[in-house]
Amino acid sequence: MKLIPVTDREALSIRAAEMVAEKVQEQPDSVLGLATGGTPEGTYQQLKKIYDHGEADFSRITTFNLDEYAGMPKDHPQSYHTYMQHKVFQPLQLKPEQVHLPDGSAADLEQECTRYEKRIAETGGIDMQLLGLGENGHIGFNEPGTSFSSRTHVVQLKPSTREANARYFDSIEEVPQQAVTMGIETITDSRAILLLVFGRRKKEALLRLLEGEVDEGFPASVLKKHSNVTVIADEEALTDVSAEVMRHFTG
Ligand SMILES: N[C@@H]1[C@@H](O)[C@H](O)[C@@H](COP(=O)(O)O)O[C@@H]1O
Repeated sequence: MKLIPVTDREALSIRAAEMVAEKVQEQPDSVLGLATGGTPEGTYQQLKKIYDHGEADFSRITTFNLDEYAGMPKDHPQSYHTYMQHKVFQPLQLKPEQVHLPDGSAADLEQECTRYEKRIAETGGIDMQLLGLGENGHIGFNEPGTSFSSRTHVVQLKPSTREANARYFDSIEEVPQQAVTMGIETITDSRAILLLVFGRRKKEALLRLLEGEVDEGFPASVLKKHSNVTVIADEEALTDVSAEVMRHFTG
């Protein structure tokens, strides 16, 4: 696990976008795993700038999203489908056949999980997976206690996760109870992982990731067993990380 400390959210977004653009430049048909939430928004804005300056060609990439709320119509304002259309697919002019999200509105969610896994396998797997970090250490919607060998599955969202995401809804009651998420092993099968962490809200989770044990009680800790993980974190998120731990992960 390699740590890249940056000053703030903007520097993180610029650096992350540069790394994604470099990957696509070196491999135009890259399969990218994409995240939602507040963390990657700046990265997507920077990718739009890179694209508008003609410095990257995204016409041959394939994308898979980590997760989607269940029991929500695709065009709901707070669905991840809507988030991705507005923040990534339209700005980068990606075609429908290039992009994939779990269908949280599917009648048979278990069948949808199987379909999603099959589709990922058909494309040869994910070359680079973008991740945010949940405050309780969740990655995607894999909550604490999720098996490290889990594949795409339906999850019951924990109250803390629903509360953390309620800021995007009019009320907590509107936040779905379930979601469809790539499993932890689906994520760790990616050939490269880019974990983005900024802000004071994530400092405890980042400290636990860097200094804690590998344990299913903290899903993100699985990343310490992966051979190609880069963590980009800003000063606020790194507040409590000791100089010794910084040296260990940046050396
Ligand atoms: N399902 C998403 C995750 O993919 C995201 O990484 C996490 C952090 O969100 P944010 O980036 O808004 O802090 O929360 C949500 O639960």
